Amino acid sequence: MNVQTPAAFGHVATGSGITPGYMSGFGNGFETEALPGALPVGRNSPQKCPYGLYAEQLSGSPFTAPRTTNERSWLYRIRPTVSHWGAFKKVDNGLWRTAPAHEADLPIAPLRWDPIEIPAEPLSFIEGLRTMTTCGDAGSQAGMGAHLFFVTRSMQDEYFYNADGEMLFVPQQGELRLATEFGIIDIEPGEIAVIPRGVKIRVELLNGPARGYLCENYGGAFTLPERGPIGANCMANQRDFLTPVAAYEDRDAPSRMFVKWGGQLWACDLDHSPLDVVAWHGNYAPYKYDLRKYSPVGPILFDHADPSIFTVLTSPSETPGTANIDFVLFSDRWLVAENTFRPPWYHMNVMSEFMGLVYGVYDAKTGGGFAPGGVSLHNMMLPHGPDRDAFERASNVELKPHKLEGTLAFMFETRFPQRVTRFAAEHPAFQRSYAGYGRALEKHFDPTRP
Ligand SMILES: O=C(O)Cc1cc(O)ccc1O
Ligand SMILES: [Fe+2]
Repeated sequence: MNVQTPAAFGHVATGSGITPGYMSGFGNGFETEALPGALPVGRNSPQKCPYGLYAEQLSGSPFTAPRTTNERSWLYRIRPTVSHWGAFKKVDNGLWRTAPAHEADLPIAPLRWDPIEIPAEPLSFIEGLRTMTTCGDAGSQAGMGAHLFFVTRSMQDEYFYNADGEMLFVPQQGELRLATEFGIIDIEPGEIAVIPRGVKIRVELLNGPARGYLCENYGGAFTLPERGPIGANCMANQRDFLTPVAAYEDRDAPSRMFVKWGGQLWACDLDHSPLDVVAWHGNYAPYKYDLRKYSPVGPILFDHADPSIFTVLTSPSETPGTANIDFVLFSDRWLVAENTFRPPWYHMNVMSEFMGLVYGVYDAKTGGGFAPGGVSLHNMMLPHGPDRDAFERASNVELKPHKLEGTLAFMFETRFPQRVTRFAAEHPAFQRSYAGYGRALEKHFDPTRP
């Protein structure tokens, strides 16, 4: 395969392969070329593009979106995407579900799953995807799918793009290479990557097998939350987001192109790699982010703030402050609040909370049962909070400054109630007894002791 990655343009070829190069910033107007002079100067559509390339625009927002949300890129490619197009045939969706998907009862209960073992059989990213919950309606561009992915083999001469949503990868085990039209992204546990709607990828296993969480966002593209009075710094900083430099493949070989479109997987044959973008510019592009670079802000005297202070990325809806999805992080931080019950409070929420754990222990669930690779679902207006162990500890512990260390939990919080899939409802990893964890909480009330 002819992968063009000259060191001068951001990639370093090593003995064992390629070290990806990245550009820093969030939502920038980037420009990058894998061959000198491949980017047209001063215009998007010259009569003839350098090197005989085709110019193609990829629009992530309506043409007329306000400037702050207007997203598009210009790709200079060996063949335009329309030439990848053949007769598409329906492909079995496997265990990938798209909202609306009403295939199991929606229990009125807190739900939780043990980590699901990585299957031994060869599974590409597409074959190994298992949907846990869906909400909203992909056709209305609202809501999300929350999935687990299991990758035990690299895609080979197989490519994929998702027309139904952008994809937020949260790896939990193993390392992946996301070879994209825009360049190469490598991710490991502790990092995330976002592949915008319509961007072609090939998912490879760098160090496997791999397992992780995937949020398929049908709604507004993920962006940084407002910081309000927090000011210009802390939380997720723009400079820590990394977008790949251009890297292209000039490869003619029998290949397959998969597309998820309208909740259905489709595939067609093609005779070359569609990752053939030699240069590109614009602000619609994939990116990665190291969650360990997140600078949490929290209460430094007393009380426990709303988890929205830990928002990494938000997918806005048409209603200000009501997210289609918030991606929220619970990572290493100091707890210093005085005379305070420090873990999450008991609560009921109009939003719906899908949680995962990359590593460590989550401070609301110290009694076991929420393990790395596991999932919990606290749906709209259903009560939840610390388990008995976490409550008793946090109520009695001496309140010295205490550092939560070696922990990385996250939440996909959405305005829509989430429906579980049949796969999730019937899987042996489903914890039937979790729904009753609240009953173990003791009565401490004593009217004689204020
Ligand atoms: O329920 C959860 O564990 C997530 C969560 C954490 C927190 O600190 C406050 C509210 C909340 O929903
Ligand atoms: Fe919660």
